[in-house]
Amino acid sequence: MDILRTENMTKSFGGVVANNNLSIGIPEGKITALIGPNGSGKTTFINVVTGVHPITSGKVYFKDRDISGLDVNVISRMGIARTFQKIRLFENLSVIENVLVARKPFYKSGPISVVLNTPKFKREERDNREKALELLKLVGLEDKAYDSPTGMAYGLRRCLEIARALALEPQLLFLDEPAAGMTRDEFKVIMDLIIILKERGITTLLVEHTMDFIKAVADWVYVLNFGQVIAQGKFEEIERDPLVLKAYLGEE
Ligand SMILES: Nc1ncnc2c1ncn2[C@@H]1O[C@H](COP(=O)(O)OP(=O)(O)OP(=O)(O)O)[C@@H](O)[C@H]1O
Repeated sequence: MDILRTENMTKSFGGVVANNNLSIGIPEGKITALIGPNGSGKTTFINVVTGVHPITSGKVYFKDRDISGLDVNVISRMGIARTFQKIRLFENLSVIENVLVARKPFYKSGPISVVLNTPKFKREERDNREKALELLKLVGLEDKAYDSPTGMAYGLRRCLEIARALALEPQLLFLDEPAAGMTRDEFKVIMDLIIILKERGITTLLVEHTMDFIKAVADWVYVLNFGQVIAQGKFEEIERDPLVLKAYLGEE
């Protein structure tokens, strides 16, 4: 079953059709990769389905519910989380606080409980801290929990961004170029993490340029060019596809 699917989804920016009539299904519990040359519409796909950009036409369904045009916060609360190509962290907060802030939608205590520091609020705080530490452990940042993210290695900052996305307890996770700028070792951490997430039942859509990474983790690959799907299949199938080779080589 597809956890998310788009039907003839189109997104235009003025005269630029960034996503052109896309009908894409993301199978539940699997790792799907979305690849394609620069400017082929991958990030736009994530931005439209997560509600960052309004859809121009077509539909987006999450677990068979039409979510096209819903607000970004509503969509994230439904169980869809994402990371950004450009890492977004709160530099004035510690690593663990960055994760705790992302758990805000789960806090049930009202402002009075917070001010009075009631037992209910204290319990909630403790539970959220435990959860945040568990996530930091998962991404290999447990021993940096009380450090500042500023100045941390790029790969570690990216791991923190993923922990922040996981703090939303998503069923579907969009990772936009998670391996960009990473060393080989850092990238191995992310690769292992994605596989652990799959074992935990989280569906991932991965936008990535590193082909070794895609080959190692993706169950299914969609290839975009000029906003359209030009091929789909297992990595071994699409890597030999003449249309894909042509798109990447930029031949006429
Ligand atoms: N906010 C925007 N305003 C105008 N045009 C945009 C906007 N976002 C994307 N585009 C255009 O839409 C097209 C697709 O861009 P998009 O960023 O989705 O591609 P991409 O495949 O993610 O590229 P890359 O691999 O370089 O990140 C490009 O022509 C881009 O210039």
